[in-house]
Amino acid sequence: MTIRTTISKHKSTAILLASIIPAVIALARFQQQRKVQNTMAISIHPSLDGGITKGSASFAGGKLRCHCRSNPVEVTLGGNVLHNHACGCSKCWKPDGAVFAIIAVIPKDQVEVTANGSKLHVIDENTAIQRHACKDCGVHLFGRIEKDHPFKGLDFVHVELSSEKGWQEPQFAAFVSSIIEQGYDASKMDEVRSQFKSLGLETYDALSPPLMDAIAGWTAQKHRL
Ligand SMILES: N[C@@H](CCC(=O)N[C@@H](CS)C(=O)NCC(=O)O)C(=O)O
Ligand SMILES: [Zn+2]
Ligand SMILES: [Zn+2]
Repeated sequence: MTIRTTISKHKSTAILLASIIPAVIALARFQQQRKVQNTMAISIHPSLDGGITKGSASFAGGKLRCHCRSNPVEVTLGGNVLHNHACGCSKCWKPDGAVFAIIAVIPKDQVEVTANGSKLHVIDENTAIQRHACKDCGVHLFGRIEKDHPFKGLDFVHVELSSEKGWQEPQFAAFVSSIIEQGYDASKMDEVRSQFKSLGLETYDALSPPLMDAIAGWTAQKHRL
């Protein structure tokens, strides 16, 4: 190999590096920027912040447990849940730091308290949904409707209290504007709604249209009696 060909080889390597290095730097900057944008995203709820995990159609139910380290309250659900959704209302239980609750329904005959039920109490007797919470850790194990109501017969549960996988994934976001009543900055509502949209979830300021229709249909029928 002559000195000339060696120099020319080094030259072409230098030219190649000179063209690649700016591209590598640009890619690193882009990734860093994306990371910053991601960390700036609003934390809606721990089970939604990393994206949605789809449930399984064949899932047959499982156990919910409160947050107590010893003697947790245990509730066994005999099937998968329905209408799982994010709820921004002030009444539904949320884990620490979450802006929304994740709540679903299941027929009450598929709900059984299987351990430490003596730790449960109803947090507010005046609401339609009687929320049964653990006296020690405050977690809501199930909500039950005792009065005449369109959803009587369905219990309200939080599947994040289960370690099993396969529960129906959240389908929509309800009572979104209600987070403002709890002190959420109203100027950030567009961001909150866009974040749900980016997860593929519609947002509503009450329940979803099919559930609102079911409530209205029930009311219409009641008035006809
Ligand atoms: N803006 C109110 C809305 C409360 C509300 O109506 N929550 C809905 C969704 S969970 C409901 O059906 N509540 C009945 C109940 O709590 O018994 C709040 O945030 O407190
Ligand atoms: Zn507890
Ligand atoms: Zn709620």
